[in-house]
Amino acid sequence: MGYLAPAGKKRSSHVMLSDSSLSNLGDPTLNFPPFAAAPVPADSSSSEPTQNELFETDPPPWELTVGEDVQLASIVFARSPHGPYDYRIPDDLLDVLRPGMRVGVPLGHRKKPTPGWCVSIKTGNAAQKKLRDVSEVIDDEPLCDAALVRLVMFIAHYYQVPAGQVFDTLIPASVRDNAGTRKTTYFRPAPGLTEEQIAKLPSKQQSAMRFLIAQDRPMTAAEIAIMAECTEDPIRRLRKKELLVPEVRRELSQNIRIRAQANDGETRKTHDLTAQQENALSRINSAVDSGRGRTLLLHGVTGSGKTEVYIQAIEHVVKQAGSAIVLVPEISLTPQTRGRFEDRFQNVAVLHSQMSASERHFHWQRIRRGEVQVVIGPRSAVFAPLPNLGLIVIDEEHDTSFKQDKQPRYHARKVAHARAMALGIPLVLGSATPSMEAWHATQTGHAELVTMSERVGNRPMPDVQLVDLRVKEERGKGGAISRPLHAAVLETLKEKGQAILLLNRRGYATTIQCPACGTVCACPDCDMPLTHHRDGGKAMCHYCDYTIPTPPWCPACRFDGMRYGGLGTQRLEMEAKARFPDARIARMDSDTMKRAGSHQRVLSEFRAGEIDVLLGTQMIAKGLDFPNVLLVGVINADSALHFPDFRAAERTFQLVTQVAGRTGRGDRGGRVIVQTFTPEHPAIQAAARHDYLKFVEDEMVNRKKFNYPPLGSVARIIIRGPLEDKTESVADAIVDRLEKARDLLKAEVRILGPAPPPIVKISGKYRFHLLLQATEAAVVGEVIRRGLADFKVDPKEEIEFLVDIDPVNLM
Ligand SMILES: Nc1ncnc2c1ncn2[C@@H]1O[C@H](COP(=O)(O)OP(=O)(O)OP(=O)(O)O)[C@@H](O)[C@H]1O
Ligand SMILES: [Zn+2]
Repeated sequence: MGYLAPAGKKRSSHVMLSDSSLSNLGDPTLNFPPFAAAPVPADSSSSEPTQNELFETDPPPWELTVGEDVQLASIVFARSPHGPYDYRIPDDLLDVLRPGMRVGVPLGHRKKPTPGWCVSIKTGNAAQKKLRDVSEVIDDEPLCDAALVRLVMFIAHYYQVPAGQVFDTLIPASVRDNAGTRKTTYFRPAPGLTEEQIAKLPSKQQSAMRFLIAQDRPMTAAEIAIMAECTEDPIRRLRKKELLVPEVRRELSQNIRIRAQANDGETRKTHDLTAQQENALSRINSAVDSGRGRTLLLHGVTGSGKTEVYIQAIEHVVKQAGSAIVLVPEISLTPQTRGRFEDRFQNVAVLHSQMSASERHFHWQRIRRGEVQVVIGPRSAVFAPLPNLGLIVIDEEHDTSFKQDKQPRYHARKVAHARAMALGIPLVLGSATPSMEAWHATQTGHAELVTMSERVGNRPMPDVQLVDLRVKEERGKGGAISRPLHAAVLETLKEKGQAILLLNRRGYATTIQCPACGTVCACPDCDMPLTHHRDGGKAMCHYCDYTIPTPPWCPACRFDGMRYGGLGTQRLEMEAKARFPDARIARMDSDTMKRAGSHQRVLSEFRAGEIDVLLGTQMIAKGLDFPNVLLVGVINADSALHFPDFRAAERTFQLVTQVAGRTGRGDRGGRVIVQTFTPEHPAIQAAARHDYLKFVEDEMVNRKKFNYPPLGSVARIIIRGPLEDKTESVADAIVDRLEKARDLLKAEVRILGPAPPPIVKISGKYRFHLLLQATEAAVVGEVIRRGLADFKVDPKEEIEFLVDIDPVNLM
């Protein structure tokens, strides 16, 4: 395998193959001292001043009262320096400040208080340290309860990111900024106000006051003015005399729109569960009732009715006044998924990326007040502040979108696991194609396996036919659609069925090449070939969005007649339209789905039978449940197979199995045609036979050879900078430090690299990466923590390094 060759450098490496296995789901306990190891700011190359340097050296006056115990708050910051630093809590804030609130504190020589998060409060001796006071408390209520504060500290430690940044991820910006709300001042009559006092007031003031008293509720100045038919001036005067008591409330602005959520027209009913569903449900329910933190893997084949099981399990939780989180991949947050939950629960909050800041804030507040029973959303919904959380479900748990690809690079499964175990509630992972990590957990006692091997309604799994694209008679006369697939589409159309065609690449052509001199149009910033998009004749970089008009002639030799190679969904659409002129064809990929609501519209049309052939990228591969789909065609099953990534086979198996599962979901059966250049590949063979167990068995052997996850743990460090040689020498320096740390710790960790990753340049920055590997995640983590503890890069060189624990993307 060796996708990351040690780059021609001789590096000592301790390869360790051991039988002891490790659950990548991690340590179920969160019992570590919150600050045992202050997290290394993984992406900051600037130096961190120590607490002493940051503070003035003159002892503050109160320090002279030697030895007194005081209350101290530990504060962390999203920006460097990240803390935690201790501050004294002044007496007037003692009853106010709690962990999970934001504060303003003096930091260094900054004039204004710096905002930070309070993570803990403790009793300390103020005299020993030069401590300054918390200047202000920003929030009225903690934005995170104690359990969420602990979760933040866990994420900060495990993923090696500053806790302040984790808080900022956990609490959406819209909540921090109070989006869609405004402060309004209400007035009440001063307590103890007598009739005598009122009678002495000037008449305008008097009538204003009487109206307010008669209403018997706090009112704004504007309201009083309207009712008492006066200006606001008398009210101002009353306030000055302190006969009115102001009260500031934060309220939702009146005219923000909280959009109603539409479904796609599926007609719903509850179902009598199949025996396998019953069994799965009772296993989950008894986990809920056990009151312990447990992980269950629900391995249910496509169409086995997993959603119905989740719904009934959540109903069980809700009956006991609990609530639940359901995480789904962003693209399967379809109207259908929402609709199924919204129909069965009174209060569902659907969190998705197209929400406005005010909507996000509105839902967050509802959730925190306990008004919501079920939260559905993509990975960030794992942080939803439900007060009585009783169950977390991750649907399609194998999906890579559960890992965040920017700092903090957390995996929602890991975070959900930590949260569930800390609360003593079950975590249910559901998939037809479980990740190797989840599967391994069932084999090592970290998760309980629940299997649903059959589809509902005794429906058979669809037949899968492999088309060998190496054989000319099969392939047909050029184009993307082979002879057998062409015939099958025609047959499907004749039977008034629908077809889905999967091609996992958007655009028209994936290379633009000069046939005369061989030049390939590439992105100047990323060095990757540009993709030709027919709409508007654009050549685009899919890594950085660099876009130019597609050159009509070769930029190098001026030859007129650039060739378009490689196939994208736009070209497939053209071909399909030409071959099936009578069919109604729609394309679904991130180019056509840019506008809000387009996803829903296409899916409703497809459900209504107004579209015959739906083609697109992996967006159409997941979760869709349309009974009239009689045919699924996979245009090129190998597209992800030869990626330099140890998960390439797993991804291929998952994609083919998932898309194949979109058919045969009604009474009319269904079939699948998979076009491939390597029909003998074990992943494709296993997918064709719907044989997950065979796939994991084979794949586990491959992982074992190199101790790749889930048998071992991997971390990746990316170093990027504007100059190639400088960047590489920083990478070398990092490796040296890691090796020293490893030897010091006597840790058995393999360090590979530095090497240029498959994408050597992104947005004008050169990249190098290195991998660390060991059997235990904790060991890898500690080597990095130690190795990079005080590592600094000259800020002038603009070189960054970032740590990615349990990476899912190795490009
Ligand atoms: N007990 C049942 N009897 C009849 N139909 C059912 C039953 N349970 C679920 N269904 C229906 O079966 C279909 C498939 O269910 P669902 O979409 O939950 O499958 P799934 O396991 O999530 O599949 P996939 O992994 O392919 O998304 C749905 O239309 C659902 O309404
Ligand atoms: Zn680019």
